[in-house]
Amino acid sequence: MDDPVLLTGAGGAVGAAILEGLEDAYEWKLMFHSPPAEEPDHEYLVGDVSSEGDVAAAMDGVGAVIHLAGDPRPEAPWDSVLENNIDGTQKMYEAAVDEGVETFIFASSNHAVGSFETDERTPEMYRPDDQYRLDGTELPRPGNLYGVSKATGEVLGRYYHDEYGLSICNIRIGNLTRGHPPIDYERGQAMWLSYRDCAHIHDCALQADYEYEIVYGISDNDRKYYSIERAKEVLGYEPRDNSAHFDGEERVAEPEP
Ligand SMILES: NC(=O)C1=CN([C@@H]2O[C@H](COP(=O)(O)OP(=O)(O)OC[C@H]3O[C@@H](n4cnc5c(N)ncnc54)[C@H](O)[C@@H]3O)[C@@H](O)[C@H]2O)C=CC1
Ligand SMILES: O=C1O[C@H](COP(=O)(O)O)[C@@H](O)[C@H](O)[C@H]1O
Repeated sequence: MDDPVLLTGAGGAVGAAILEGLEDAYEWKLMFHSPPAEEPDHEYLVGDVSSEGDVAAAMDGVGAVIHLAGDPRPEAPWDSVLENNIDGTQKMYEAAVDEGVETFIFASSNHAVGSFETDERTPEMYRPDDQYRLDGTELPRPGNLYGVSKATGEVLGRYYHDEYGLSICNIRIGNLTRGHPPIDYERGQAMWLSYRDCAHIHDCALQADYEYEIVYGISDNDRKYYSIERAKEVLGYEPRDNSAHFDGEERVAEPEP
């Protein structure tokens, strides 16, 4: 990837994981919602993804996009997800087409499929011996309006791929937590995504060849109910972490080399 990579939502948690892991791997163009506390080492701008002008300025000169900006709250109200997540993502896609961007990576979410976690399946589906798996071929089944906005982002990508030929990877991110998996939270341990695996899967999505993909972004957790086979096969994803290797905050086992 010779052209700069635009990273929206650069000031957030996922943005931090990506930049910590891939700081020197790409020429970054960062988009913040409000001025960063410290001067970044990369080109950056401050703007809102629901503003056409801000988005056009952000997209200028980039060859690929990692689009993270949005309201990440599972309980976010409709007005907010409509503006920040749905309208913002559509504006990002429109500007990407105008700029001739080749690769667009969209931060989708486990909440796009949250309603597969029925009373009948839980909590068993969060446990290592349970064989239930979602693999990305299932239809979305959101359990909240935030999840609806993420499913809509995936469908917007389908349209912009089919009409305009962008390579699009939707990463249904699980639960990103720094240092160790969530504690006393089986669901969160099943969908844990470590910081280094988060950076790695985004690196893979920037490097791989694909058309339109939906993959799950989780570490290689024993408890998983999301398959990571598609991410491995299409992106070359090789996660290094596993929530089963932790006892609370302590790492008690290393992954196989
Ligand atoms: N952290 C996680 O475990 C997961 C995150 N995601 C998705 O990943 C993305 C990033 O999430 P986090 O980093 O955790 O959230 P965050 O809240 O830490 O970062 C989001 C960033 O987007 C910015 N932003 C919000 N609305 C904006 C707008 N209208 N224009 C420009 N910037 C705007 C915020 O200022 C913030 O810096 C979100 O789209 C979220 O839905 C999905 C699944 C799990
Ligand atoms: O999409 C998201 O998912 C994670 C995990 O969901 P949770 O309901 O188990 O907390 C969430 O932490 C994050 O804020 C959200 O954007």
